[in-house]
Amino acid sequence: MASSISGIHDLNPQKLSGKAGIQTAALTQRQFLSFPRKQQQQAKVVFVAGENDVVLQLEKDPGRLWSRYVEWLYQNKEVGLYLDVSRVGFSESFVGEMEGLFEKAFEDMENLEKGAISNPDEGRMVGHYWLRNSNLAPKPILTQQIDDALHSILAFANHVVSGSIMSPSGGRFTQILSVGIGGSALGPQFVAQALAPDNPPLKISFIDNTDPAGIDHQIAQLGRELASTLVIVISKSGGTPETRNGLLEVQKAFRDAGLVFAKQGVAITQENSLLDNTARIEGWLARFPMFDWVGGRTSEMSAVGLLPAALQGIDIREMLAGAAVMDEATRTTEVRNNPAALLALSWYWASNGVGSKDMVVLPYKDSLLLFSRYLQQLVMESLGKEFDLDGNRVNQGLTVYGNKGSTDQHAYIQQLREGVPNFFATFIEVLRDRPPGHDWELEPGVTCGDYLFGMLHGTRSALYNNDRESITVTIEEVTPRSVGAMIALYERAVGLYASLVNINAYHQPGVEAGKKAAAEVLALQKRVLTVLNEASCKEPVEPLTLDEIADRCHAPEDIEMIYKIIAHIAANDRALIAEGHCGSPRSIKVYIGECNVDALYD
Ligand SMILES: O=P(O)(O)OC[C@H]1O[C@](O)(CO)[C@@H](O)[C@@H]1O
Repeated sequence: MASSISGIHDLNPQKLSGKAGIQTAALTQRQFLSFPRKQQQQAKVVFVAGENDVVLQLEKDPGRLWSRYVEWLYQNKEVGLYLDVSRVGFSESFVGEMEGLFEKAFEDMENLEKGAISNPDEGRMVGHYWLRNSNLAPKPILTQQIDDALHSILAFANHVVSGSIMSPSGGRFTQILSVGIGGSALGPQFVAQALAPDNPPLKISFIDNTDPAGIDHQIAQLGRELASTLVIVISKSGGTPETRNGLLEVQKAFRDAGLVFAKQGVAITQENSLLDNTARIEGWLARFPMFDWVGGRTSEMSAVGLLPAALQGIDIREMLAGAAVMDEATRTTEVRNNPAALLALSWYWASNGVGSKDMVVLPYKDSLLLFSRYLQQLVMESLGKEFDLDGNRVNQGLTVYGNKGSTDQHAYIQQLREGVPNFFATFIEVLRDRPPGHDWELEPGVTCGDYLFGMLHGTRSALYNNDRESITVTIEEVTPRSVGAMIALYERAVGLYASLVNINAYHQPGVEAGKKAAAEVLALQKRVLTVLNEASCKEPVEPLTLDEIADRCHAPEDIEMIYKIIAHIAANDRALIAEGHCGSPRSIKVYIGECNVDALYD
């Protein structure tokens, strides 16, 4: 565990043998004190072995740091990606200690790719890697399904973009409205922002919540173009409430505008799900499959991500190719040569394998803004688990947040540099500033992009000089290939890390608790309305206190929730009337203006 340098003053001169690596030296107090003062200040105690021994990091020495940079730098020429972990302070001995765990992680990954039930709780295979190389799928039928799906995605997108599939009004489709949440939204949102051309054949917008005002806003923005909007409803399960609500709201907007939704609706979901059956029975324009063995958060290279991308004119074959190259590169069992393993190693080191530090993701490129949000689900839904695979309570996880640089330098980087040292950073650097031929010098010898570059490296150094570790992922350009590769890189890193800490990365039992509680709130609301309706239909009307409502609902323990339900309904111009002061709940008496609410709420 890292501690401050002031913690070594009582150490006796005694050398640790075999612990010194290039960046890490075993020293005695005397040896340490013989270093120049500046170096003493910069050094960090990273390991205290007993009360007499101490291992210090000396990586602030520029020569050693450069050696470390060169020694650990990973490059993938095929996708133009570099990974620098030199600013993470793991020692050689730590890498050695991790060997056994990595052997196991590589074995787990190999089995996963061969079709093992790697998601034991749900009894599922985990096959997102097959999506970019269908020959790896463990059964020919799966290879066939992947190839067929890709073929139909490309064909449909071509037809829509070329105008051979037209909107019912006779013109081309001009807009996509994507309805989905979580893994059924975050990948498409990230990729759209990263890769869609300035004037795509179809522009995309998203409904990714059950917020009525947010939905209204998206529909209002489409305006008359609703008639030329392709609505893609994405849900693996086909039963997610937020997505269902989004669909119902959009269908109502179509009815109000005199349009026939089915002629513009596309479903991406598992075969025979509620959504699939609805789309089939209602005769929607098209349906595309989501496979049981692809999880929502790793579904960007399935129809979920590929269809919207292709419709925006993004080269999806290149995305797949970039991911396939990275998949291959991350199959090697040599940690130093495997960028996903290097990430997992760095995460493990930085967070002590228990998520003790947060991962701050800072892409220095506006188009990659949503990468941190995308990674938030990929990492946190995968790694944030209460129990390990042996049933021990471990409360694992790795917190991810961040937006973009240099914007964030003017927001929270003050705290990162000087405040609580509870994080490590990941810089995403893009070498190409602009398409060729557009650059100019806004002051002699300096472009706008040089500033962005300077800001990134300045922040990286400033953090490091204050003992804040960082990883830097560099890509040459933001292209379908490099974006595909980055997605694949992080998918694999998460999978390997999950094995290192012995958890199931592919289920999400914790999400169910929130969904169940939400369903209970809605069930309670129905009971409250029934009770109020009965009282309000009496002659004369019988206004009820909160206690009386809770009592008649047989739910005295839920009185606070009943108060919130009533306050919410009353705030929304519904038939319910609450008299008294909302600030003093006991004063409230409630009744319903008209006693015909049964029909409305049953
Ligand atoms: O695609 P679906 O089934 O609508 O699920 C959406 C999201 O909801 C979650 O299941 C969490 O509730 C995510 O894992 C998933 O990506």
